[in-house]
Amino acid sequence: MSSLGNQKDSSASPANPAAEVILRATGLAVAYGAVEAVRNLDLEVAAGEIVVLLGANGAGKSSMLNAIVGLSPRVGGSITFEGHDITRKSTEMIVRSGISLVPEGRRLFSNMTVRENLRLGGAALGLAEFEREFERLHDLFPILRKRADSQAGLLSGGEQQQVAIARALVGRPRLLLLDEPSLGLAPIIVNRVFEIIEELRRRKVTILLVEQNAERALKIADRGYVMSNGVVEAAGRAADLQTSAIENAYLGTAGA
Ligand SMILES: Nc1ncnc2c1ncn2[C@@H]1O[C@H](COP(=O)(O)OP(=O)(O)OP(=O)(O)O)[C@@H](O)[C@H]1O
Repeated sequence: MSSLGNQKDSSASPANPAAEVILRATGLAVAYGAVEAVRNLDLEVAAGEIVVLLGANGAGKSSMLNAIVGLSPRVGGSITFEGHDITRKSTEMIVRSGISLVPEGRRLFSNMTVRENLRLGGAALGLAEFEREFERLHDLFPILRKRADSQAGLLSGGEQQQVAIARALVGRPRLLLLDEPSLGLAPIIVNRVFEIIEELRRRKVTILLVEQNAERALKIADRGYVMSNGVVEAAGRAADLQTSAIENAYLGTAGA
């Protein structure tokens, strides 16, 4: 474990100590049968922060994000959101409580239109309220105006990613979970995705981001956690996270 590896260090606490911790995972464990994907994981996200979860393929990052919204099997530990225990709540209840996930690979309904996809994200809203929220997202995602009635499956990868993020935002979540939003996109489109994340930060959306592009992600994040083989190997402020700790985790040599 690196010198930054003790996640109970002050370095792993929210960058602004005055900010309220809204998400707290304690000793979280996720397993698929005999496969332990996440072990004894402690993680905090404070209001207004961007926190990034880094690590190689298979480190357990998606399992962690999915566990927060009840989509992967939590076998130990607890998760609280805004002080409420959500460990055993259904995904529907968790989403209604204010957490939205943009899953890896977008998962849009490709035969449905862009507007219909967003309507699903805002299913809890009345129609008039949905229309207001849909409009409100147009300045950040002009594609919504231009392609509202197009089939989502006909859009480019970058456009689909924007629709997926907009779908997660339409219900005005207080915590947004983003799973590898830049995956498979051309570099210029990746830039646009990171610009959107920066704009969301200015709008005070709290974000927990899983990203392969560590260098890029650490530039916009306040803090980071580096996972390897289901555990946190290093944690701290983004500016302090040592490249060596990250490189080790990606090469699978962390803790060696
Ligand atoms: N549905 C599943 N059934 C069985 N094992 C799974 C399942 N999903 C993930 N795993 C296993 O759990 C471990 C962690 O996978 P996870 O997808 O969470 O990692 P990751 O860090 O998000 O990697 P990637 O970047 O490839 O998505 C891996 O060993 C993976 O094979």
